[in-house]
Amino acid sequence: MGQRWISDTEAELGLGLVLDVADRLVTLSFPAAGERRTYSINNAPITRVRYQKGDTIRSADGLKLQVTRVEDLDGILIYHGLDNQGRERLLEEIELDSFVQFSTPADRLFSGQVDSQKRFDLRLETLEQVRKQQSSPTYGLLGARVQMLAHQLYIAHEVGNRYAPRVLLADEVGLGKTIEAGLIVHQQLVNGRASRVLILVPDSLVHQWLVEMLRRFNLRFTLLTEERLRAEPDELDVDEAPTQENPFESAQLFICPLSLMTDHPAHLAQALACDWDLLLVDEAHHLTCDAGNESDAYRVVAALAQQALGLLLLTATPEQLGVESHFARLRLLDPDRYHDLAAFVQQESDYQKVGDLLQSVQAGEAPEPEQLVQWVSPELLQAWSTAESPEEKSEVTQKIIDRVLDQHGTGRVLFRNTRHAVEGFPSRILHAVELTGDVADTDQSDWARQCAKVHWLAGWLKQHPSEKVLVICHSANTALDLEAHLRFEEGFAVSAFHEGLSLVARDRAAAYFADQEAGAQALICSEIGSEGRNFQFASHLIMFDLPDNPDLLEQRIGRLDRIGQRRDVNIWVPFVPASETARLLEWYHQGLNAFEQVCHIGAGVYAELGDALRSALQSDSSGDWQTLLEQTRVRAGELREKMEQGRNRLLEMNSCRTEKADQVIESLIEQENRIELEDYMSRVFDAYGVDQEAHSSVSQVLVPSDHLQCAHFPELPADGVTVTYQREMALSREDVEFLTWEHPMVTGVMDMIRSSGFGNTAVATVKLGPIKPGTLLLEAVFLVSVAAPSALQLFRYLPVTPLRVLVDSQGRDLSAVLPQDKLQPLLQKIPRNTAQQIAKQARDPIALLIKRAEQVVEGARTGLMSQAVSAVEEKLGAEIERLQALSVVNPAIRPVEIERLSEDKSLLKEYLASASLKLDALRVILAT
Ligand SMILES: Nc1ncnc2c1ncn2[C@@H]1O[C@H](COP(=O)(O)OP(=O)(O)OP(=O)(O)O)[C@@H](O)[C@H]1O
Repeated sequence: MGQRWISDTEAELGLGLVLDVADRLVTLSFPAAGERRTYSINNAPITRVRYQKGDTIRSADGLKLQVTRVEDLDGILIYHGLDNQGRERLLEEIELDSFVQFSTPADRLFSGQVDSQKRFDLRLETLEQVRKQQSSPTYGLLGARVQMLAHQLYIAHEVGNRYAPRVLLADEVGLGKTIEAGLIVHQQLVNGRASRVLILVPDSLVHQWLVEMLRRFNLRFTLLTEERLRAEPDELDVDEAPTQENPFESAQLFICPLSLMTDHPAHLAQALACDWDLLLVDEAHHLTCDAGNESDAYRVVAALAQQALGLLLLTATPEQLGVESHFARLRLLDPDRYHDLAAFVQQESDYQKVGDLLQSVQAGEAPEPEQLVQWVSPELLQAWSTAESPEEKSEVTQKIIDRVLDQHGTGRVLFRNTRHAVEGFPSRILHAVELTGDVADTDQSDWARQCAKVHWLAGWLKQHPSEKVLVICHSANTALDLEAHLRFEEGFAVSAFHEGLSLVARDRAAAYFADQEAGAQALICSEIGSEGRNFQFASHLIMFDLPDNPDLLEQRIGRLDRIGQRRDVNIWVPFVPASETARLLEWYHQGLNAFEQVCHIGAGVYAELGDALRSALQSDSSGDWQTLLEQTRVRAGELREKMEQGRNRLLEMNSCRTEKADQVIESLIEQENRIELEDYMSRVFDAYGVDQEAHSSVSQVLVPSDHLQCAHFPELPADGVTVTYQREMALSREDVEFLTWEHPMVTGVMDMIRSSGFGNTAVATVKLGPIKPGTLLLEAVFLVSVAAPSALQLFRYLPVTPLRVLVDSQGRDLSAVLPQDKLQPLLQKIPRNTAQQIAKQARDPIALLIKRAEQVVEGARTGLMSQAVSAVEEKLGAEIERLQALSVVNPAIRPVEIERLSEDKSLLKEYLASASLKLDALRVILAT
């Protein structure tokens, strides 16, 4: 007891003190870290600290001594030495300062902490893997538990790499805007572009978002709702709010219901008092601005959007409620660019011509040079007409299309994928069910008992006992009455889902519906209750009544017609002949074809004919009705044609450029490399004492063993976790962790290895003809270290790059003659205490070899640094030039982006100039 030892695996604990030795166990206290560890004596990963003559040591009281002699008194070391004034002093080891770090390789080696060859190699491999990941063009996109879908990955890659992206994600319902947004956020967080993120969603979606972010992206958001904050001082004065404790300062990533901001100015003030790198607003069509009247939601988001650097707005129906609101939302993204509504409308109509033009280029028709000259250089046009082979032609065609798209206004700001472009979606089938009997007025009490629609619904449930069905009605009251009737009077397993339920109750209802075995057969939703929800496990939708506008109709169908829907979507609409519902059904179906096809033109037609529709629904004249129906058909046809030809195509093309998307997927597949990951992690688990057991052919159970070599293994709960490396398995089993190179367990353990002394020293012997026995060699690995802010993303130009050198005692540089892959198989292990002896006895020659290695590595460092500087010049320079050129013709390029890139470029060069070398690991090799 009283001896000083250090942990081999947790050097950061500082100097340990033996407290107790009993029953083959040893207990150490680590005063610097305030921790205690008990190890089994047989395999304790600890090393005795024994300073040598010449070392400088320090006591806990701050006394510094240069050691002149070491005495061993009954197992306790007494250090004799000289203090600052040259006086002789004594220091017992128990008095040594515990705040001592032995994590540098030389310190560890000389204090006898010699690692195994395996650990040394694992450390080098870790560095290499980090380099590979950081150099991948898709760094940050790999870790999500999602299918690799081209249209999503294209957008994520395009936007996630930008500085402070400000975009409107407007894919059609159910195409995965949440996934796209999650990928962008994940990428921005992983690559250091963002660290503080605020997500605002409708009240009903907060839990779904929270779960989606965790389950799909391993991102732990903090949920702030009114209920949660009620525990905080309630009546905050708006002016005082920022000075009080601000809940938005307590973490980095937040999800809040938008109502928290609209209903509580104090909380808005708190949010405004913080910096945000990214603000994300889901279901952004609620942010309306009509005839200059901004809704509360709009005002709130406008204020936050000014504060936040990046802004992602998500909506499936961007033009719902008219072009003015659409334009106003674009203005949130870029106020400088979108200030003139009339000019915007004019520009939109010009897109039609551009769309036509691109369509003909794509079809291989020779474009008229004068048509394209404003977009494309004469050289490119020339190349188009002289291209001979089909490959050459298609390459030039793609270039022309890319050039035009690059310069197209909204293309950089707005992304909209459609089902038409994405493919693989099921069909939608309308079942219009003619009822006999009367439909009761839902305002009457007890209406459900007398209503023909309810009778039909009950019959449907009876006939389809094994089908899950989503029933949507307009109001929450109707949903509630219906639920009560079906449940209590008819005995069906149904549940209601509406805005009147608390969020937890809504999630519970959704989960009850989703439960395949014992769940509800029907979920009865009100209109807004189901917005954004994922119910694609059901393939039947009953519209108990019809919504009053086409966007709501699309939202309803979108609950089922989503990615992951495997069957055709059946839409049931019960109606009584000659009723208002019958007419509305006719209008949607015959007029707009809004049930069986995604209806892009619905909002447009409704904006023009909505008033006429409302009065025709009331009118007794069938002539009026037929006229309106015909008008609707004609207008729908015109708008459809107009959209088909122009803007739609342009946006579609820009929302997923196939060639680039394919490159992203290729890069991801290469980056994923799951066999290598599995092999690497399996060795890491062995090294740290994590037990691995097969769970299935593609999954394993990981459990911390009794000999776990660290206090906390990242993301490993005490009772273990099941993991898979296979994406398909991860998609079908959400309870299983999906390990990728970007999973926090993997990145966490890599960080742990890199930031600790794990494997940074080794001693081996080698038999090599040309090298005389007794010769000492040193294999040293250096890293270039630059302390730069993470937002600069220095790793893109200078990824973690191990620089390895091999020198011998004659000062020769053998790095190239004996590269690592050649040397490694020749090395022989030696017992640990022999290794410790060698390290101690050869301390002076090793120190000289380290100096020599530092000289030798200088050459490699210079090369690496000039590579990094040219990478900055090339990549950023090219990007700046591209944006500058484009900004002349495309006003959607924000000047701030270009300014920021230029600033980054000079800052990066400054930081690179201050780079220094750090010795990361060393292996001493003795020729025998
Ligand atoms: N790449 C993917 N891999 C696996 N599942 C996906 C993928 N993309 C989307 N999904 C699933 O498809 C459904 C629709 O996705 P999401 O909710 O992101 O769509 P959305 O466009 O936001 O829908 P809405 O317009 O209704 O808000 C969700 O259940 C989502 O989990």
